[in-house]
Amino acid sequence: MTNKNNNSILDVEFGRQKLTIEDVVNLAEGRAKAILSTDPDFRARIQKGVDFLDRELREHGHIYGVTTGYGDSVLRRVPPELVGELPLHLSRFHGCGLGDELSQPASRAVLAVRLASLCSGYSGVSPELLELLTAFFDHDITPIIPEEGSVGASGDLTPLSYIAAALVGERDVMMRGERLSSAIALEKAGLKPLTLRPKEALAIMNGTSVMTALMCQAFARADYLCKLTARITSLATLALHGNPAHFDARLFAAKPHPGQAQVAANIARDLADLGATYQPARLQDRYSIRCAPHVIGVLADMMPTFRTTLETELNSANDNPLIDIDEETILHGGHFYGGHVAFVADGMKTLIANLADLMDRQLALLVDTKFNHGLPSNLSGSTPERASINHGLKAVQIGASAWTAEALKNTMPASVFSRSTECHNQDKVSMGTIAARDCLRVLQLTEQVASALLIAVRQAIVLRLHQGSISPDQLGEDVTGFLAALGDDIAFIDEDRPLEGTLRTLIDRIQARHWPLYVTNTTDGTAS
Ligand SMILES: N[C@@H](Cc1ccc(O)cc1)C(=O)O
Repeated sequence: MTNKNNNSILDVEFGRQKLTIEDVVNLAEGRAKAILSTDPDFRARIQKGVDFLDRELREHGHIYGVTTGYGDSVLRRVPPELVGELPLHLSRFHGCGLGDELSQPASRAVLAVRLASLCSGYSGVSPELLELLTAFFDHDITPIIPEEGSVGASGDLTPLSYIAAALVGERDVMMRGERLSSAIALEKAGLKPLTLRPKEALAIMNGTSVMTALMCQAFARADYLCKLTARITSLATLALHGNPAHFDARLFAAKPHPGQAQVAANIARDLADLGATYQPARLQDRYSIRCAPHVIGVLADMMPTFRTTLETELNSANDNPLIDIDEETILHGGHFYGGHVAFVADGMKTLIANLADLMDRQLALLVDTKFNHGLPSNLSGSTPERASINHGLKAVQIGASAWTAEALKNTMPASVFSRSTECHNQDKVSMGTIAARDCLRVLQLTEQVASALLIAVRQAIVLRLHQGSISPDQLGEDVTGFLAALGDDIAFIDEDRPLEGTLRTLIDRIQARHWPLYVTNTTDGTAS
């Protein structure tokens, strides 16, 4: 649904079409502008929800979360003179988030995902609320949201309460890089704080938008890491004098998982220039090379399913109760339950950690003279006279093992750790937000492992070129271009030096999806 506007910034129009993961990521990263649809049908639908709720309240006077307490307090009746104060109480008593604060891009992603859900027209919120949320994007206002305290059913109540608070001018926000009280930020932007109507705090908070937003960001990182691990495997194969026949299309036609076959095809293309006279060191390479498509391919094959599930959640009404304006009824259910997102997060983190493990094994082969077929110990590029004091990538490899171990440890599924809570009203919950946070942590650790590998494979191939055991014309155009780009950030290691700065630069590059990788998307088969 993203369109280019005149300034070639992307427009994401809420209320007209379905959002994609890319829309959320573009908004999060400041590459897109949020627009609230002016389509009269959409506006009429939203207004109808508000009018219906008002009428219900006037005529029947009894609506869950409007004239009752919340959750297990449903049996408590709220008298008419206190109904107006109830929403503010909901946002305030949930102001108990702890832990690190979400980054500004993550907070923007949460805003986008909640806005998408509210625009589905089932929440009974006012057009003014949707307009103020949209205006947050225009004025670069992001609520400060602590990331801990959600059980992921009843949605992300506590973290989302920080959006409700920001809309009414309470708690803190970031505005153009400055931390301000929300009241001051709104004033500076010329915006009026919202007075929450009945049900509006519940509508903002009662949903899966934090976990879904985090998983949209995770999806983009996983997609890139999937391709990067394939490219790293190609370079490791070249460096180890591996056998390109392991990636033969005929093999993969015989076990035709499409994502796996695409990964193999990409690696095969990277190795296509080795030439007919090339002699691999072994007939069959160790599994971290030979089975790389089978490891990376599981992620590649699952990504389309992850996308479908996340985009369904993203475009859903994940609130309670839902206002059905066509039938003029109130539907009571449990759509704030984040089970689908929880499972995507738990599944994705396992597959990503497997990439860390694969790369860690490749690095172990590269640095070890027992396995690397003629490369120097720890890939040090020192002269023979100075080899006794040079240790090359020894510590980087130890670091990669530590990051891998931590990534693997974080694969414990969160979705099976349901706790009965809230006086046993929320007696089965998804833990989706914890799963999503784990997934992001595993991604971070795996990106760290990938950055170590990038140093190693580049160093190893430069050493091979120096040795003359591989020639530039055997590398092919894409690989040569990629190695040249790496050379901008990674200097050849002849004498030992601290590599933290290089590792950090490479992690930034990975997270910015800096290098174009493969024309065909390995994860959904579409051109990227
Ligand atoms: N999610 C609950 C509402 C709720 C809101 C806040 C709470 O603290 C607890 C429960 C429901 O829709 O049934």
